Amino acid sequence: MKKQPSHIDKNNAVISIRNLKKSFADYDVLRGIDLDLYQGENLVVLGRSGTGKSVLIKLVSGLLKPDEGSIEVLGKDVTAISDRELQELRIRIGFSFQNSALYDSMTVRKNLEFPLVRNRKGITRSEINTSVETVLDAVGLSQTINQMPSELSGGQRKRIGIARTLILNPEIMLYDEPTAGLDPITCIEINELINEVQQRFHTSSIIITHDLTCAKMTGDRIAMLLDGQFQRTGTFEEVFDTDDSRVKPFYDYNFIE
Ligand SMILES: Nc1ncnc2c1ncn2[C@@H]1O[C@H](COP(=O)(O)OP(=O)(O)OP(=O)(O)O)[C@@H](O)[C@H]1O
Repeated sequence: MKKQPSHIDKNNAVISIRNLKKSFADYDVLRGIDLDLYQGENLVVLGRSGTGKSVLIKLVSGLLKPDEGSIEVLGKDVTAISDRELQELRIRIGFSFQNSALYDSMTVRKNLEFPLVRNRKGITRSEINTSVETVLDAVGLSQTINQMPSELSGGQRKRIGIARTLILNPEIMLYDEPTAGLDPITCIEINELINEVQQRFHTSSIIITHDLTCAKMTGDRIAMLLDGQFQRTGTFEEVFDTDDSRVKPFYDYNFIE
């Protein structure tokens, strides 16, 4: 399915990163990163293993502190806010991480209810039911409501994980390797879901991947992390229209439809 036109507000950066630096011992992972994520945008961060993509996500979500630089998320400086403010901010961000596993002992319904009950004090039973039904419909899995996670395929579990994130109506989605470990057809379905989420929930997203089909299908803009900095940023075609020997192999060894 072709990606629908995105409604991006370039005057409104929901994430704004300036001169971000992070080292571990004597390894400089991020060496001065500048990046804006605009309202409504799907931004793909591409990079080889070990280039610092996960470190970047951890810095944005306040799980790591930078050595230098600033990170503003939804107008808050995450390097300077209190733990309580950080917690409140995190509720406005949906994390779709590889390890965001479902609770195996709970049905799909209970898995989806969990974040609501925990974070929305005073929510009524009928509001919970409506929210669960809405997100399950959004990920196309209404029929699984009473199933256990063990009865679902890998792709279905990934979808339910995304639904569980969507149930709190996040303004920003962070997808870490959304297609890792899935077969090619399921990968394409997840890419389509990422685009549907963007349209239906008006989210702004960072999608971390080294899957170029994912990058091409979902990204309004691609930022390529090389040697600790974003060396190339633009549309998919712009990023790969180069003879740069650090970029070309990345393209050549991926299968593009
Ligand atoms: N807490 C930490 N302490 C020490 N080194 C770390 C820590 N976290 C990350 N690193 C190092 O920083 C580098 C970047 O790691 P990161 O996990 O961000 O890579 P990545 O680009 O996400 O890779 P992959 O695609 O394989 O997930 C790696 O060399 C890693 O060993």
